[in-house]
Amino acid sequence: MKMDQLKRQAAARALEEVRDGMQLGLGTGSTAKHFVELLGERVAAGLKVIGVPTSEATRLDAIRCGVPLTTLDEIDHLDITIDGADEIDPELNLIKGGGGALLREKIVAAASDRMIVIADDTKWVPTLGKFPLPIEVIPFGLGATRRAIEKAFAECGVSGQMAVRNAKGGDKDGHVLVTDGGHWIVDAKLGRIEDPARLAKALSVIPGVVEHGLFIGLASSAVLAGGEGIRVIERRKPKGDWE
Ligand SMILES: O=C(CO)[C@H](O)[C@H](O)COP(=O)(O)O
Repeated sequence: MKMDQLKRQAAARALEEVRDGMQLGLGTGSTAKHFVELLGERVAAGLKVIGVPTSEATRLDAIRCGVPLTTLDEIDHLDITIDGADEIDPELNLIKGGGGALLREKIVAAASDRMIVIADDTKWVPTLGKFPLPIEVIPFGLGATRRAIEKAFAECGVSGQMAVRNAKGGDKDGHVLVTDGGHWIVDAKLGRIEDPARLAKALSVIPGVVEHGLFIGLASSAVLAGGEGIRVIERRKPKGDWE
């Protein structure tokens, strides 16, 4: 089965969790886009929900699909966020940010009672780190921020090359990618992250780091679609418990 069909299957399974009246976080990426499209079909059939998009791209998709939108300033919580991931480990720790939306994705996931991660099963890994870790940074003082990141890596027993991400496609091709928040992204090729919670904490205290793509203790469940069917994996520890 084609990868894109698997992504759509995972999205369809997550949609079964959505009830009338829910306030939803809408993720970013090709898998989340399937979810928004399927949700739009249900809205057209009468389902009453409201969504908070995690990127400008998702905002435009939701408008195209007829999904009503709001903001985190207008509502006080979200019931479920449904989003993709670049890697998922057995503790349901994630690497996210391949699509450059990690900052809004993390704000929205943290404001949600539950986060359901949807993915094809190639995203399931025993240990995070093969996918380069996205770190959203302020362009000012980038040299100092990079040195601080390297120090944090060394303290956490990881190392690897870092590169500022370029935009792909269109007239921005080859230029530095600017995120929805006006920042840049540094991708770090670490290979293996033995202690993602420790690394997450070490990165979070660096002044020039706005956010990083390690999502620790945020995902409640993962819906993985593969050739053998769909697997739903529930997180064992309560949300926010990441010691
Ligand atoms: O974190 C993300 C965007 O910032 C995406 O969820 C992640 O990159 C997965 O994308 P896709 O569903 O296209 O594989």
